[in-house]
Amino acid sequence: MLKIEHIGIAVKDIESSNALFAKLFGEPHYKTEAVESEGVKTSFFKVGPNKIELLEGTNENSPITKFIEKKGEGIHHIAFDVADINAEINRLKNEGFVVLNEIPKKGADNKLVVFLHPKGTNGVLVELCQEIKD
Ligand SMILES: CC[C@@H](C(=O)O)C(=O)SCCNC(=O)CCNC(=O)[C@H](O)C(C)(C)COP(=O)(O)OP(=O)(O)OC[C@H]1O[C@@H](n2cnc3c(N)ncnc32)[C@H](O)[C@@H]1OP(=O)(O)O
Ligand SMILES: [Co+2]
Repeated sequence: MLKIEHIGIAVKDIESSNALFAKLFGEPHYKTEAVESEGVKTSFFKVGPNKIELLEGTNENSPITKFIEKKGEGIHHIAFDVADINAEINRLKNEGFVVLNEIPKKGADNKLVVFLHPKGTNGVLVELCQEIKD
C-alpha cells in the first residue's frame, strides 16, 4: 500500500457537517459527489497532504445509514492508495482477509475501490483505492 488516501466520516447531515468541518479546518470543502451505487453523498476536505471524506447515507440500505443506526456518527473507514488494486486483492485474499467486492467498483473522486470486511481487520473497515487513469 502506498499511503492513506482518505479517512471516511459518517455524518447524518452533510450540509451542517460541511459547515462544522470548514470551521474546524479553516477551509471549506472542495468537492461534493453523489455515489448512487453506495447510497451516499460525499464531500471532500484537504488538510495539508491529507484528505477527509464526509459521507451521508441517501437511503435506508446505505452502509452509512446502517452504520449510524448501530454506532452513531464518526469514523467509518480508512482508505489506502494502491498501485495495482487487482494485485492487492489477490495478495490480501492469500493473507486471509475477507474482500467484500472482488471486482473493483467506481468510487468517488475518480477511483476504483474495494473494501475489506471489518471483522477481519480488528473492527476497522478498510478501503483500497486506485486512481482511474484516462
Ligand atoms: C463514496 C464511495 C467510496 C469512496 O470512493 O470513498 C466510499 O467510501 S463508500 C462507503 C460506503 N460503502 C461501504 O461501506 C461499502 C463496504 N461496506 C459494506 O459492505 C458493509 O457496510 C459491511 C461492512 C459488510 C457491513 O454490512 P452489513 O453486514 O450489511 O451491516 P451490519 O450493519 O449488519 O454490520 C455487520 C457488522 O459489521 C459492523 N460494521 C458495519 N460497518 C462497519 C464499519 N464501517 N466499521 C466497523 N464495523 C462496521 C457492524 O457494526 C456489525 O457488527 P456487529 O453488530 O458486531 O455484528
Ligand atoms: Co471512502
